Amino acid sequence: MNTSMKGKRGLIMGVANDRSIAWGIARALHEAGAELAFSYQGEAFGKRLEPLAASVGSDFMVDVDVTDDASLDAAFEALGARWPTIDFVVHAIAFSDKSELTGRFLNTSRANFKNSMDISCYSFIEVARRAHPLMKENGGTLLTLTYQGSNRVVPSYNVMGVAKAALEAATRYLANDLGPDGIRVNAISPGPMKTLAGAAIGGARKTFKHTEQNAPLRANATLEAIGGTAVYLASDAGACTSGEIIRVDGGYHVLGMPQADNL
Ligand SMILES: NC(=O)c1ccc[n+]([C@@H]2O[C@H](COP(=O)([O-])OP(=O)(O)OC[C@H]3O[C@@H](n4cnc5c(N)ncnc54)[C@H](O)[C@@H]3O)[C@@H](O)[C@H]2O)c1
Repeated sequence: MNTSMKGKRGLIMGVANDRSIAWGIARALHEAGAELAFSYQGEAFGKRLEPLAASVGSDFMVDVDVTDDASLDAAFEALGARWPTIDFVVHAIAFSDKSELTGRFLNTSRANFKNSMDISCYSFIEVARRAHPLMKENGGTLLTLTYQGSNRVVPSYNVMGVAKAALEAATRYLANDLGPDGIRVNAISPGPMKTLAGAAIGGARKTFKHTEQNAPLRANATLEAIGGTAVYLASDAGACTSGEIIRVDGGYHVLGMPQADNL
């Protein structure tokens, strides 16, 4: 099985700090030999990213707000100017107003619905369209991050569940559109992680503890395990996998009810 990423290069979007899922993926891709570029959202995140990027040998950072087409255009122009082709893009970006990540889904506002869908789902399509010209010669991999709140009700996940369901459907449609050019499109679905975005969801601590106590492996996901899955998907080892949602959740998704000890 060839999991080497030597000679492959690509863009990591969504590192906010060293707990970010995107950072776990970046580290694993770097260890496998990949060359990395990073995008960050605004100056403050840029400052935090700089030493992290340097630690994996990268000085290639671009400021991208995915709701701003011009910043996306500029980022992919810069990418194309530096590298004529790329092999992967990791899209680890999501947002919803924190005030709606608690309480009843019924109260979702139109404004937050639109914004959550735009940032957490539509942006992946915008990214894929811009990555396509840089990948179509040699093929490549597009990766996004989802969560099982897409197909099961997870209290407080609310509008993010709808956005993730749309993102998973977009993953399948993009996989079909881009497959003829050798571009694979997949999503990783980790269990709950202690990140900035994760902490915004109501009851995050309880959810973390609950999955740790009940998942078949009695463990939550780790950045290393998510990173390893990303390496599999981005490397030649994953050559025939596309349109897939791969769970990295200690097996939690197979449960019909909590473990007997925890009832
Ligand atoms: N933390 C979890 O429990 C968990 C579980 C499953 C899936 N995920 C998903 O993983 C992905 C990464 O999240 P994370 O948990 O690592 O949290 P994180 O807070 O570290 O990363 C979220 C990133 O999204 C970026 N972002 C938000 N709005 C943006 C915008 N308009 N333009 C550009 N970037 C923007 C932030 O800057 C940040 O870097 C998200 O898609 C999230 O839904 C998280």
